[in-house]
Amino acid sequence: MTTVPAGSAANGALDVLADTATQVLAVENLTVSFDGFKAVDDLSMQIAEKELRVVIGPNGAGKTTLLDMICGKTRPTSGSIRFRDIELTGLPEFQIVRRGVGRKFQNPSIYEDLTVAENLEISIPQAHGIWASVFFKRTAQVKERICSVAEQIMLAAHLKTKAGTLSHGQKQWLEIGMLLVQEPELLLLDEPVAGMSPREREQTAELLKSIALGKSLVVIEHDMDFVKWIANRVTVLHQGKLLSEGTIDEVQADPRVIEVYLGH
Ligand SMILES: Nc1ncnc2c1ncn2[C@@H]1O[C@H](COP(=O)(O)OP(=O)(O)OP(=O)(O)O)[C@@H](O)[C@H]1O
Repeated sequence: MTTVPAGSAANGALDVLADTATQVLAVENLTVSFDGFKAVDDLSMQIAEKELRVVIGPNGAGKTTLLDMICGKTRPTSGSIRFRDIELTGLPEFQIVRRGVGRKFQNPSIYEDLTVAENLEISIPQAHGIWASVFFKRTAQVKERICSVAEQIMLAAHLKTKAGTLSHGQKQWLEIGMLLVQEPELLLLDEPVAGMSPREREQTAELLKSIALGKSLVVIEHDMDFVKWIANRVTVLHQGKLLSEGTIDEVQADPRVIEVYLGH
């Protein structure tokens, strides 16, 4: 049993978990049933400010369904998801986004015919809507935000490049940038390095760590080397339930995790 109590682990992000004032997200007894099948089953977990949490687990463990419930795409059957002091269950997706939760899905959903700068610009909340986009003034502030995010996502040299011509990895970064311009407090990322080259994986690890200097992240990932690079703390799901939680070393040494990954 390696589910360590908050405050006892080596990582600094864990120490603050004991303090609810620094908790960004509190999932309590979360369950969702699809025709009687519990894809997520009585799950509780907390995410601290500036924590980079990785969620792992075998196929079908409920990882994507968990993110779907946090961002409002799927309604839980029971349980609670509190973001700061707001109950998210029951809120529509757009309101959850407005409150500061950004979600990136596995496949990039960028506008391939627009440039990198335009993709970032239309993602800024004031620029929403067709007329707003047409008449939207590129204020100095907006330009500054686009440039600083482009710098962070390593696309500063590609602001005028059509998004469709970017590499797969660059498209993934652009989509992360499209979330960052909305200034979310919590980012949910589903397999952000799938299909990336080793170099792009390294760069993405640095990007996620730089984002975690100011925001919290929950990342679903299968690549254990990548998990080791980035994770403050790892949550292992199995058949919808919490199997183990702790540092990467702790969960890798957990006999239940070893059994699930290697025992079948
Ligand atoms: N809308 C739905 N209706 C019925 N079953 C669903 C639905 N969404 C998910 N499931 C089932 O719930 C289980 C968990 O799925 P989920 O996609 O969350 O797993 P995962 O851990 O993300 O898996 P993977 O690593 O393969 O992406 C699976 O058995 C899946 O078939």
